[in-house]
Parts: sequence; C-alpha cells; structure tokens
Amino acid sequence: MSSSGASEGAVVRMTGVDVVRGQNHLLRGVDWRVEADQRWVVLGPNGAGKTTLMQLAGALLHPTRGEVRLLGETLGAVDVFELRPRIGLTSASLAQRISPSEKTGDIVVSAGYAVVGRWRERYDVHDLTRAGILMQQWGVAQYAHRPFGTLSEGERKRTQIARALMPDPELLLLDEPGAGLDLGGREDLVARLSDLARYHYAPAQVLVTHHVEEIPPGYTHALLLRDGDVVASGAADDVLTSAALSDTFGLALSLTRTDGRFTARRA
Ligand SMILES: Nc1ncnc2c1ncn2[C@@H]1O[C@H](COP(=O)(O)OP(=O)(O)OP(=O)(O)O)[C@@H](O)[C@H]1O
Repeated sequence: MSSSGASEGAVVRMTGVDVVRGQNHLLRGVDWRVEADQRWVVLGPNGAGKTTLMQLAGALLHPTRGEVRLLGETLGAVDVFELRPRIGLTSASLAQRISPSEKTGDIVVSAGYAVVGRWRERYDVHDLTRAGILMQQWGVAQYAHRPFGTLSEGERKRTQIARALMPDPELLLLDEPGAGLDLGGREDLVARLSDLARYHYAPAQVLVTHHVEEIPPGYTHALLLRDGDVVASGAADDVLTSAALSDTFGLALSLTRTDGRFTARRA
C-alpha cells in the first residue's frame, strides 16, 4: 500500500469551496470529504460543475475561495508537481493529449514518469512488470505494440485507467469513463470498475457520470451537483433516491436498483 498523508486524515477535504469565473459560480460552498476506503460517484447534468470539482481534486485548479486539502496537503501551500503523481486521473481532455501514434504499452509504462509516451530508452523491470500486469487486468495487454489511435473507444478508456493506476496513486479520479462506449463496452467497464471498487488495497475512487446505469456496484458514496451547488452528498444508499435525483436533473425521475445496478426513467 502507498505511503501517504492520507493516513493522517481524509484523502480529499474541501471546505467552503467556491470556484468563480467572471459572474459565474462554477462551484458554490462545496464541503466534501473523501476517505481512503470510499468510492464516490459524482452525478449531475451538463454544466453542473463535475469536471471543475475533478480539477480541484486532481490539483489542476485552485479554488477562488475556501480550502482544498488533498492527501494531507493544502492546495496553495504545496508543490502541485509533487502532489499530482499521487493522484491518478482520466478525462477526455487528458486523452486528447495522447498522440494516436504512441504505442499503447508506452502510454501505460510512461505514467510513472508523468509523461505521455516513452521518453527514456529504459524502464526498470519493476515498471515493465507493473505495466504488464495492469494491462492484463484492464484487458489491453494484447494491444501493447499497437498505436493508441488504432484502439476502439473502450480499449482506449481501459488503457487510460491502466495508465492512471501505474504510479500506484492514493486517489483515482475517473471523469466520465463511460462516455462514448457501446453497451458491451460499458458493461465491461462497469464490471472492471466494480472489481476495483471492492479491492481492499485499491485507491480511493471518484467517478463522474451523467448516467446512473454507469454506477459500478461497490461504490459506497454519492455527491449530486446542480448548477455548482451540492444537492446531496453522503452514503450512496441515502443519497441515490428518486427525489434527490429529480432535484438534481430538474425533472421527475423514478430510480430503481436491481442487484446493485441503477436505472432511472421519467416518473
Ligand atoms: N473558464 C471558465 N469561464 C467561465 N465559465 C466556465 C469556465 N470553465 C467552465 N465554465 C462553466 O462552468 C460550468 C461547469 O463546467 P464543468 O465542465 O465543470 O461542468 P460539468 O458538470 O463537468 O459538465 P459536463 O457534464 O457537460 O461535462 C459550465 O457551465 C461551464 O460552461
């Protein structure tokens, strides 16, 4: 298990956080605490502030007001270049920065060096072994020598997660990992994320989605965002209700749960 300041307290602790751009409040008065053994889903409609919240949790953005503590360090009082390698992040904007001609195996193994693509002639045996194991676990080992641009969307998503896990992060942030996947790809991803959620030594996890169908069984907590405000936050069983979801998305919804999976439809 990773050494961390997380043992001193929460992995993420936000207190009274505002993010303001011009007249717009992207986030307003956010209080949020993520513990090491928790797996959070962040749900909300387009423009709710989910990506902004992930950028704060990934040490990519500072709050306009309030305090963000990550892995025991306070944003603004820590070198973010030391903090970022301890946080695994996947997002559409990061994926766009990967060259399509880069070999899939190199994308994963280079994560330990915080670069995209292979820049050193040699990696040590530990790096190569770990990359190989992660690529097996995420079902992309057979594509190690293929250019990233030739992979399907689902294979690319799984490669990015393997890369995010490569430095053994203490916090894993997955910003819409299910976006653009077909039904088979989504189900495969949800099953793998569910396995990871239940793995005791896995990092704390936060997954952003618009779709309750993408919530992996084993996720323990939920935060609902609407227009930069937290509508509800806490244990998934308490927060994921028809009423709270209706409030979040601004229409009457009926939420059902079967075998740990959720579906929602207009009430
Ligand atoms: N730099 C900026 N200046 C002004 N407004 C911004 C800026 N960045 C984001 N926004 C706005 O803040 C709001 C929240 O954006 P954010 O990307 O966090 O939402 P989101 O919940 O991730 O949305 P989506 O589900 O569509 O990805 C949006 O209305 C967006 O247009």
